[in-house]
Amino acid sequence: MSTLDIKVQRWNELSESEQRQQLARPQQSRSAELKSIVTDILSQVRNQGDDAVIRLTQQFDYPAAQSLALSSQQRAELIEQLQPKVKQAIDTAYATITRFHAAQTPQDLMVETATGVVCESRYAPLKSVGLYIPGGTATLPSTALMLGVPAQLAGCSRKVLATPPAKDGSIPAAIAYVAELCEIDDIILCGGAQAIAALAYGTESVAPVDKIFGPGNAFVTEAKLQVSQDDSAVAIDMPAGPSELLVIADDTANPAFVAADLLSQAEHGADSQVILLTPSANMAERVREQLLAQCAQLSRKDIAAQALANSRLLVTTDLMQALDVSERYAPEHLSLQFDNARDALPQLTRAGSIFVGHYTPESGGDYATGTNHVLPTYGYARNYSSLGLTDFYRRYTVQEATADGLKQLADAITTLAELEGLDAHKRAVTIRTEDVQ
Ligand SMILES: NC(=O)c1ccc[n+]([C@@H]2O[C@H](COP(=O)([O-])OP(=O)(O)OC[C@H]3O[C@@H](n4cnc5c(N)ncnc54)[C@H](O)[C@@H]3O)[C@@H](O)[C@H]2O)c1
Ligand SMILES: N[C@H](CO)Cc1c[nH]c[nH+]1
Ligand SMILES: [Zn+2]
Repeated sequence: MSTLDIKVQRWNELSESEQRQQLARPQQSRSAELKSIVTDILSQVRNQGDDAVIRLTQQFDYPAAQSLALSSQQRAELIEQLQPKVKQAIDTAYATITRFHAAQTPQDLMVETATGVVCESRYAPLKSVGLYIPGGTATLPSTALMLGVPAQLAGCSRKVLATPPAKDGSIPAAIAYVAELCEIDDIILCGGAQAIAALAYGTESVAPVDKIFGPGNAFVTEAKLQVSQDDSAVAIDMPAGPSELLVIADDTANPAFVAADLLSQAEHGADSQVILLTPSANMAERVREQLLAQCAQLSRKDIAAQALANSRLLVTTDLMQALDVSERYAPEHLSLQFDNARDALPQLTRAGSIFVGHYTPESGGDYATGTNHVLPTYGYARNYSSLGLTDFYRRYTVQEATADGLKQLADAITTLAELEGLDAHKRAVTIRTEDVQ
């Protein structure tokens, strides 16, 4: 770890282009090569169905793969193996996540917009959803909870979970247990772009879904973006890629806590990015020392060290400037480690999820505070929402007018139709109002 070189830099001493560079995400996103690899995988699955998915699973994940589905007997056998302590932890997380998401149940509404005219906003659960659970470098049963719980609460009638098998074909018992708790209908053992293609287009053994949810690596994210733009008419939740954490800390923070949090996201993958913004040069130096010391103790120290190479320790003039820089970066996770941190919330609206105060570690939200850990990355916290219950519904509208109600609006509608030169639009109104006494 002695070779790990993390520099502390002063924000105000950087030129504009250096500042931009500091806030750039690691080279991961839509390179031409990545796009073409994914396009090729999607077309293989579209043309050859299960055969292509199995072949690609053999290539990337499980060399002896022969089929995609996990049978209900295999699911039950896996659940049998689950350790009681793990089952208990999952039950606790299932309860908190359920509590927070159930409170988000959307309400239909009806408004009389003019006398005799009512408009409604209604919600219907999506009929079939695909839930992608990453399984490349770490298996993530917690992500199965984050997707399974809202899909279950919304009442989506078909829920398909896709996750890549390990080299020996296995998946964690914990994922099977979460699938059971959340009433997942089918588990398919495949990952990457081929899993996204199977969910979007369907194969002999997987019927296509209406919307695909879940985070993943660059192949998964690119595949989601491509299928959402082609003619498959499948929707996606958001671009949720490599993990990011931005911590804002002042001298009231504990540098060991800050470093532990930064490392908790750095260990996700070499392409994760973690950033510290602090008005205190002394705090930046102490966090740097802690990062070196704590990183060396991690089982995934090599991965975390690679991520730290994309990481930044930036000294700002004051806390206000740190808040401004965070708004510019729009992190997936934002941790506020300074006293009275709650007071800063009104100025911070561009983050996937915010962790307030010294005793709210980011990993709490990853597992069990109750919030959803599927969050926009790559700066999409500027315009994408964090995953919630309403993402598992479609909102649509209804309107109904009485004969008198239509008469009330007839002038407005016919005038606007004339303005747009659309005679048939106008006639659809006048043909009715001319009959009204
Ligand atoms: N933003 C969020 O909400 C959130 C939540 C959890 C995890 N994550 C992120 O999800 C990611 C998970 O990534 P992962 O790799 O561990 O698992 P993954 O399941 O996303 O990817 C594994 C798959 O990638 C495919 N793949 C690997 N190498 C390939 C290649 N050379 N060509 C084509 N396909 C290839 C394989 O099909 C494999 O099944 C991490 O970056 C983690 O930070 C994000
Ligand atoms: N931090 C990840 C979201 O970016 C989610 C996760 C799953 N397990 C642990 N962490
Ligand atoms: Zn995490």
